This record gives sequence, structure tokens and C-alpha cells, in this order.
Amino acid sequence: MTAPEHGFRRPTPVVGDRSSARERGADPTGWRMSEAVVEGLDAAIGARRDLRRYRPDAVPEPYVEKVLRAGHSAPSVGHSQPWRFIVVTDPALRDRAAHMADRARIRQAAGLTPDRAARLLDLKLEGIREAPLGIVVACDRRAAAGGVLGRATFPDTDLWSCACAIQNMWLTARTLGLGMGWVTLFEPVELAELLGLPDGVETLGWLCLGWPDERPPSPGLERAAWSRRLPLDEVVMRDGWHEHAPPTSHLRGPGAEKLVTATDSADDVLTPPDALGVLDRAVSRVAALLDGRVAGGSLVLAGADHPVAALGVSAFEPSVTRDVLTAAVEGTSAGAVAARAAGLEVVAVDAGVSGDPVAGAVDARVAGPRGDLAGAPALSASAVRELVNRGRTIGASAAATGMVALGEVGIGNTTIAGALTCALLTLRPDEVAGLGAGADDAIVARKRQVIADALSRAGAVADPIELLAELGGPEIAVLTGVVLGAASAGAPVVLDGLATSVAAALAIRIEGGVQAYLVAGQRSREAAHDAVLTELGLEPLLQLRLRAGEGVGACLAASLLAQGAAIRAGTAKTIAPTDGSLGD
Ligand SMILES: Cc1cc2ncn([C@H]3O[C@H](COP(=O)(O)O)[C@@H](O)[C@H]3O)c2cc1C
Ligand SMILES: O=C(O)c1cccnc1
Repeated sequence: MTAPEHGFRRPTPVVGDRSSARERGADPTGWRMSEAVVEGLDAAIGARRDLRRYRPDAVPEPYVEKVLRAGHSAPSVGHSQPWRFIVVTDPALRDRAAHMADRARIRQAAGLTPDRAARLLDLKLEGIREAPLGIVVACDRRAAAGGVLGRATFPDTDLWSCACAIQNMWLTARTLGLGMGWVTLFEPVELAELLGLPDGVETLGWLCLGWPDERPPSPGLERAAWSRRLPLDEVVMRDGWHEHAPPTSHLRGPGAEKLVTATDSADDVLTPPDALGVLDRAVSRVAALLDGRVAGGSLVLAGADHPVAALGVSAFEPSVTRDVLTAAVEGTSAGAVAARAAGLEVVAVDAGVSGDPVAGAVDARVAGPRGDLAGAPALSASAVRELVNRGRTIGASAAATGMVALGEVGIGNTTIAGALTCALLTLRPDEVAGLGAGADDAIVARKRQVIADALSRAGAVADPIELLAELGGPEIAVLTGVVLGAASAGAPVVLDGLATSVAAALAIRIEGGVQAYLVAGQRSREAAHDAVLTELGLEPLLQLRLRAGEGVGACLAASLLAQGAAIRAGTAKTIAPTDGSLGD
């Protein structure tokens, strides 16, 4: 039985939550704060930085109190408020703490590889002496865990509560224009002793607080190429832990129907089955993607210079790079001539040639630091992402013309492609250091050494973008994007020599489905090329011991593909016997 409505007013409590179910149901989003608050919080979170450099000026007490109050407003397990904040201003104490941090830093460096150690020691890690104030956050753990709501099951929740307090203080400091830095470069026992903490009280480290003497737009460790912010989707998993799930590829090869139509087209002509051998398979692949129209397309020729060339790894002057790309624009580079002969358009791309942009080339240049691999990363990760994105756009528009043949030019780039090959396939430098455009023994030995140095500096890197940043070259990054963009737009990609094949291998690491779009134009004379083609699972159409680069081999192969398709299309058709003479 439902009670009759009498029109009574809902008793509204004078304490606590005054909202009614009716109000909440009518506007479930009604608890939202103003736009300014939402944006302000977002801005503070995004702009919070771990500060290492401070002005010596004092911080007024009301500011300090505001920061401490923010810490004290943090959530805590069972509302236990286990944090204690020890404000240190005494210069002598700060000196002793700084000495401890210096020792911890040296000890930590001793456990690293020499290069990583040098990079650690290069970093300024704390500002204990300079910042006028230290706040040591301690957690009073003496209450029995069982007595605190929520701690019996997760005994460390008291420490986590203190970490929440630290984050609150950090954000508040940032909004006030104060800098904060969380220093944990201490032996915890030493820090506890310094401040006379009783047994059962643990510290979470030392927070420097003061007016900043730096205003970093991004994390210092990211700028120092020590680490980077992971993409969100690498840290978010849905419906379970999926660490080993292969990266999902959104690309699919051509559908089964198209594949079968393409192979069928070779079946009813007056030739023995698979008459054209390796070429037949490649023609079928390309025909399936292009609905049988195998002719025409574009050569995308990407060029860049490389600081590694200064280490004596090439037999040629870096100025060749600009000359070849300029000739390509004019239609007179070997690759451009080969493209014309194959009926391909030429898209010359300046991915990073030294000096002014190459006139007439697509400008894909990205500013930023460049290194010689052995001593410093080739590029920053953000530059690589941008180059890959530009390549995607170029690849997608080239796809509209038909086949996409790849070419590269960049004095020194066989060393780069070799280093990437080593990292991708776990090979030794002596297995990949080849003759390039015409090296002698001494040059090959230097290539080997540079690759070895580069690999030990970079350490183990699996992420393809990181790999390109450590060891890559801008033209290889652009070509990686071209492969992704062309394949996403449904076009076959015809590879040339080592560098273009390495770009394809990197593209596969990003999108596994790309493989179905690749054709290996040739196997070049470069030592590592064979291993890369094996990794790609591709048989080359040509083996001419080419050392041209520039897309010459890809264009020759594109001609061959067009001829293969023409042979298929023009050869007399046969009809299946209808008299049953086929079988017994
Ligand atoms: C005149 C000339 C034109 C080229 N076109 C392409 N490459 C080829 O050689 C270079 C890589 O070899 P390494 O690592 O030994 O420097 C790249 O530019 C590649 O495309 C050329 C090389 C030369 C000399
Ligand atoms: O394998 C290649 O692509 C190659 C070889 C020599 C010189 N340039 C490129």
C-alpha cells in the first residue's frame, strides 16, 4: 500500500547534507564547481614542478601556514591524520641534511652504468641549502594499524595519507608562486636521526620550499632526457591487467575476398602457375590493395643531415645530402629519374637538412636538439612524434596516387640505420656495420664503434619512438610515418634499402597490421639489410647489390610490379575445361 500524499515538507537537516534525493536526481551533475575552479585545478596540476633552484628570500609566514594547512586538509586513512610536519629553517641543520643528500647521490651513481651515472651527477637534484625552508614530512606510525579504520587490511595506508598531504602542499605552493621540491636522496635512518624522530615515526623525505630560481615548463628529468611522461594509454588498463597484450593494431590487410580475387587473376592466364615467382606474390599483394590498378604512384624521398657524420662514419661530405635532395626537386637525382621511368611522381621531403630549407621540398623539419648517437640522443622524443606525424600526412596524400615507393638520402644514415637494426633485432655492431655509400676498413671500424657507443649510452629501449629519439634520424622518423600514413590510407608501400626497411620495421612496432601493405623492392649491399627483411617477413624482388639509396631500388621494383601486373592483364585468358577432363 502506498501512503497518501499530504503535501508535508521534507524535513531538511540543519547539519550535514541538505540536498534531497529529488534535487540530486533532477541534476546529477549539480555538485560541480565553477568553470574557473575546474580550470584552475587543472592548471595547477599541469604546472606543478619539482623545483631544484631557489632564491634565498624568506617566505612570509602566512604563505607557509597556507601550505601547511593544505597538507593538513589531505585525506587520511580512517581520518587518522598521521602526518607531522617539521619545519626546518636552521641553516646548520640544512647544511647537514644537504651533506647527507650529497653522499646518497654519490652512492646511487655508483650503482649505475658509467653513462647513466654521469647523467645523474650532472643533474641538480636538490636545493636544501638554498631554499630558506625545509618541511620534513613524518608519519607517526605508532598507533596500532588494527585500530585505524582501513589500515588493518592495508597497513601502509598511513604513509599514503602523508603522500596525499605532500601533493596538497605542492599544488598550493605552486598556485602561490612558491617552488617545492621533494627530496628523498637520504638514508631514511640518517634523516630520522638528524631531526630526533622517535621510534615508530618514519619520514617521507624533505620538502624544499622557497621562491623559485627557475620556472620550468616541463619536468627537469624529461628535459634532461632521463625519462618521459608515458602516454596515458600505457598506464590505463581496462577490465584487468593486460601487461602482455600486444599493442592493438587498427590496421587490417585487404579482406580475404580481395586477396583471392587478386590471386585468381593469375590463375586464368596462359602461363604455368606462379610463373613470375616472387613477383607474382608481390603483384597479388599490390593488386589486392589497389583493386587491380597496379601502375603509378609516388616516390617519397626524405632527406636529412646527421651530427653522427662528424664522427667519420661516411666516405662522403654531408653537403651531398642537400645536393641530392635539390636534384630530386629538379627531377635529376638518380632516384627522381628512376621514379619518372617507373611512372611515379616525386615528393621530395626535407626532414632536417642543415641550413635553410631545401627549396621546392616539402618542409617537414622540426626544431630541437640533435645528437651524434654516441654522445647524445639523435632527437628528442617530442621531435620524433612530430616527424612521424608529418610523415603520416605525407604518406596519406601519396597513397591517393597509387603505390608509395620510399627513398632516403642522408650522409651518415647507414650508421643510424645500422644502430637501429642492432637495437630492433638484438644484433652486434659488427653484424650491421656495412660499407654504406663506399666506406673503407677504417670507416667501417668507426661505424662499429659509434654503434657500440650509441647502444651502450641508450641502454635497453623497446618503444619505437624512444628508439628513434635515441638512435634515429629525422628522415627515418618521417619515413616511419609515411609507411603508417600510406598503409592507413590503403596503399602498398614499396621499400628500398636498409634505411627505408628499418623505417618499416619501426612502423610495424607501432601498428602490427602495416606488414600486409609492404613490398620489399630490393635487397641492397648493406650488411644489415638481409636481417631486417627477414624480420619483416619479406622476400626482395631484386638483388642487385645496390648502394644507391634515394629510392632507386624501390622505383625499379615499382616498374617491375607494374610490368608484372601488365603481363598478368595482357596474357591470353584461358577457360576452365568443362568436359570433366581435369580429374580422374
Ligand atoms: C653522391 C651520393 C648520392 C647518394 N644518394 C644516396 N646515397 C646514399 O648514401 C648515404 C648513406 O651512406 P653513408 O652512411 O655511407 O653515408 C645516404 O645518403 C644514402 O641514401 C648517396 C651517397 C652519395 C655519396
Ligand atoms: O642499403 C642501402 O639502402 C644503402 C646502401 C648504401 C648507401 N646508401 C643506402
